[in-house]
Amino acid sequence: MKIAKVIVDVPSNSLNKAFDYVIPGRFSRMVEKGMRVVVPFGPRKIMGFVVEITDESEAENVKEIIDVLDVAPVLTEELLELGNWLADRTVSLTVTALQAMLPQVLKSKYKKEIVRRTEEMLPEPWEFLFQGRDVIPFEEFANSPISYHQLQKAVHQGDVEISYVVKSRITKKFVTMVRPKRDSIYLEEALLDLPKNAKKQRKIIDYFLAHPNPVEQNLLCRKLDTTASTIKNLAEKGLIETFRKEVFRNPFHDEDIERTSPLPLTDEQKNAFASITASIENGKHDVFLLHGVTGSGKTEVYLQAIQKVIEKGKEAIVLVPEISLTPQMVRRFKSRFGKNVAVMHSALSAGEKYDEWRKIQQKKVQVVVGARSAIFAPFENIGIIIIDEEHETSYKQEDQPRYHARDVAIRRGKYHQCPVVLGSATPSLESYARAIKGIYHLCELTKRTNNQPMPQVDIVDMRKELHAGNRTMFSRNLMEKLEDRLLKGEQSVLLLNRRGYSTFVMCRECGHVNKCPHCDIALTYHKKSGRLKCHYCTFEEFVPSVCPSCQSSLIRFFGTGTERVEEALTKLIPEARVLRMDVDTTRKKGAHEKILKQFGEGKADILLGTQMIAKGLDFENVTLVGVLTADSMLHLPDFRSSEKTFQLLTQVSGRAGRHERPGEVVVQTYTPEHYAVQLASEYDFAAFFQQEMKMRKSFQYPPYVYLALITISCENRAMAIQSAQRFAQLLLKMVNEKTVILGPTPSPIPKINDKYRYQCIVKYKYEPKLAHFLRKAANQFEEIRRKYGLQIIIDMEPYHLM
Ligand SMILES: Nc1ncnc2c1ncn2[C@@H]1O[C@H](COP(=O)(O)OP(=O)(O)OP(=O)(O)O)[C@@H](O)[C@H]1O
Ligand SMILES: [Zn+2]
Ligand SMILES: [Zn+2]
Repeated sequence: MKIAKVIVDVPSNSLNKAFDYVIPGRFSRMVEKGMRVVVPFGPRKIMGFVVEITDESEAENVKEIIDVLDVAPVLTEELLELGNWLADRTVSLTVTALQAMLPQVLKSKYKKEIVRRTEEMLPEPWEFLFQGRDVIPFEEFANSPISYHQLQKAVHQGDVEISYVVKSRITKKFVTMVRPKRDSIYLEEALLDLPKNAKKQRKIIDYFLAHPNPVEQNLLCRKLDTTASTIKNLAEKGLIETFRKEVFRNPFHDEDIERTSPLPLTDEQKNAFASITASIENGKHDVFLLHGVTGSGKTEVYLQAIQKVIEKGKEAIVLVPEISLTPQMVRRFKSRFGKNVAVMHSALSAGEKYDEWRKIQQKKVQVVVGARSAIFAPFENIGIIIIDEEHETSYKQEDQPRYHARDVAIRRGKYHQCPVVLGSATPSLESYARAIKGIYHLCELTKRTNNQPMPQVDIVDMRKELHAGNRTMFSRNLMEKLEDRLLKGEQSVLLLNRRGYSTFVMCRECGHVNKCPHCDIALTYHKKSGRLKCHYCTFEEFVPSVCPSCQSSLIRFFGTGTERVEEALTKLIPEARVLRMDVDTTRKKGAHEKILKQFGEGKADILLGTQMIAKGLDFENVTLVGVLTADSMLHLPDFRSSEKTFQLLTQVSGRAGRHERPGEVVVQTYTPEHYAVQLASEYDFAAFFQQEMKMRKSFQYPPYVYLALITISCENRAMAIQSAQRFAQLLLKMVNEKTVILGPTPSPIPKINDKYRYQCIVKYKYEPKLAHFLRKAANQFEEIRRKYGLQIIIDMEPYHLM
């Protein structure tokens, strides 16, 4: 008897282990490790992953597998093992970790149903509900007058049963193909037998005599100006036949991408390339930090290293941040490696993502370029892993499992004995510190490939502008330069950093700010609806006409949105053609691409946008970059705010002067003396690193220590506080004496969705079993969780202390 050990999809800490199931005879040859199966679990049918197959089981009453969902494993041995590691490290459920590695369509979806269990007459309302059927969708019950209590009773008496049907969401796309059924001699004869007036049928036979390969039916119809029914006629005569073929969707329209060849490398590039290649050749796991100024040709180094890997018959994973996964970036990889590239990012539909994933699984490609989750690409012979813009916080997943792609990359790099390359113009302090210590190999690219100097940065003190009587959001310096570019026919990029900003409503008389009654954060004004909305829950209200606190009618909107900047800009320079790129204008699929394409084609003079324009853009005609408010990020309650400001200013400055003409940058700020602003304007990463490390040391922040954030939330406030206190006490007993536990304190957002939130922060230098301790402590609260809906969120090395 064969037994499968299955990790089941139930969201419970106490069930976070593999369960035994018998593999029934009819499935005996089908079930393999890494496949998804459907198994009975209590009264339910649920999805699970087979993680092991053995010959015996110690459990009693072992049930049988009901169904097998895959024909080939969806998770490799390596990924199964990685899932365990990931779950341990992030304190999450194994099943959650395994699901994180798969495309959306392969994640289970259940249909909840109510099944009739007895032939006997049921109470009236039930009979009315079933209306002669044996199974009804759960929603029908929910909309009926039968109460939940009655349902419980009926289940208890064995009258009905609740079942969960796993719905497989796999959608494959098929096309109809046509091919000749007989050889050409036969076809030629048949041609003679066809009636004279069967012109269309003749055309088709002629076509296949010239091109005997299968062709897509639609294409054939278009080419020969014929129809499906003509094809059907010929098929009935036995001359040709149609068949269905599975196709991969091609959302990139990449048939027309021109191929590029490797560029001769600069000396600096050569050095970096040589070190990385040595590691590839020797099959050695090294981590490289490729620190190169913007425009120094990091991407070219990646491309040539990947070329080496492909030549060795191995595979490459390239991670780029979601927002820089622009068509420009994708194009650079496709134009070098053609169809050998799969692309994975969130703008693709679920079906498209699944297709790209299968190209990897079926070994149809050797390169994947994608956002964070592409790190789980099911390659089995990886030769290099590259993380571009390694400092980007989007590499950390903010949801279970809360992993960092960099850690996963290094883990996989060790397994495959291949190099991991971290690239950035502004490395994270964590990575740079490791490079300086010699844990990573540091490769530096200090010059731009065009040998142009870095763009000159002017810092403008906006306080002085105000004193000089300029009340607009554009300094005189910036206006002059914008107008100058307009005259010369050159382009400008304007960054409005909205992170930390919102359009909120404040009373000028008493300073009252309208806040969400459920979440305790300022409501955001939405111009279109004229309403105030909460960004954490669904609460919204009309803008009050008088202040709720002092009855004054002097209510004002604060903060600046891109829309208002655009309005102001077009008033000041009416002749400028402005393109706006922010969450509002890019919501539609493909909108992002369209705006960039328009800008690239010179259809606008100014591109105005949020963070999403700061990265990866490479436009020949851009010679001016303006930053409207450098400060907005500087004053966030976050120990990384200086680092983030430095990174953003450096990145956006790097968009100017990337080609022949030199670039200029204007940075507007209310705190021109701040070291992050100053040093970014001098492109002095090393000095910034020194200064910032001093701060981190004196306040004991990463990378000098590690952090773990525990957030405990509950509708019952007392229960939340008590639990947080108890959690801290439990933990304190387990950790070593050097480890510090801060809190519990109310979270920076003390209430979300009517749940009170408290947090503890663990600061530690060496605590190898911390994840285990945290899980152990959290497990003590299972009962309170069930009774009061208490929630405990554990975030190892968090990016947001919210
Ligand atoms: N060896 C080379 N010779 C000539 N041109 C090069 C070379 N390497 C790269 N380039 C070109 O220089 C420009 C900048 O290179 P690339 O985009 O690779 O830099 P990067 O460091 O990745 O930039 P960023 O970090 O700013 O996105 C590109 O237009 C690229 O085609
Ligand atoms: Zn007021
Ligand atoms: Zn709210």
